[in-house]
Amino acid sequence: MSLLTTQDIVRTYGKGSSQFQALRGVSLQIEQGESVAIVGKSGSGKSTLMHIMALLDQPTSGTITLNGQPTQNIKAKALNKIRNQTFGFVFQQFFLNAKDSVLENVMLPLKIGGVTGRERKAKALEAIAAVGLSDKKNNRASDLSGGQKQRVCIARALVNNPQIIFADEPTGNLDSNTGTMIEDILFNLHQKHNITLIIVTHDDDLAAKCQRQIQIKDGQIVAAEGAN
Ligand SMILES: Nc1ncnc2c1ncn2[C@@H]1O[C@H](COP(=O)(O)OP(=O)(O)OP(=O)(O)O)[C@@H](O)[C@H]1O
Repeated sequence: MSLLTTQDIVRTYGKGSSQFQALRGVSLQIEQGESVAIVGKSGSGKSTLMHIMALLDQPTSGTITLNGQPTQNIKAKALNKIRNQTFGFVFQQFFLNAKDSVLENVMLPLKIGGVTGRERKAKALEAIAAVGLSDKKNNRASDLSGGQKQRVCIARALVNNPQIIFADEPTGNLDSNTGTMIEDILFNLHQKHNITLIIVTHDDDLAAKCQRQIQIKDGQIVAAEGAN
């Protein structure tokens, strides 16, 4: 059983004459523990596909199956829970709560998941240590460098022990040395914890580090290369 399967995904934006098909029948399978890059030109549909795979957006037609379970009829509340427990997210723009501390930011998914105070703190501290930021745990998120902010995001993505980390241009806002450090952290976690990595990127070097590359052009898969 594949971890995540998409079958004939179509995503249409807009209505009438302004209608646009961003995805035009995308079928793919992701196995547990894989690292997969989604690549393609700007506007090809990469982010749209990632959002649909991560159950953040619904396709116009087609199905997504997660751990063998079809997802289209799952109610919003249950879907939130599944997303929170199964996925971690790392975005180019970080999306941290600037005024909150590193610890508070990393604890947030646990708070949403209903984990109690003491366990929340212990798990968050463990995730913060895993990205090498223990000495900054009480800093405000706004007072960190770009690389440190992205490490907080990775800790937040990691804290619920996810099956999949979705990363959308995770190094896009970072200089190349810092970007390489972030990539190393992501791939170490992938190897050590068997976390599936799905990375949307323009960066050929980052894509090449993934076991498989799925190339999207005009909303369709044009090439899938690599181990599978
Ligand atoms: N909310 C929306 N409404 C209308 N069109 C949209 C919307 N979101 C995306 N699109 C269009 O869908 C297409 C695919 O967008 P998407 O963001 O998935 O591309 P992408 O490959 O991730 O691009 P980039 O690399 O620039 O981020 C683009 O032509 C975009 O303009």
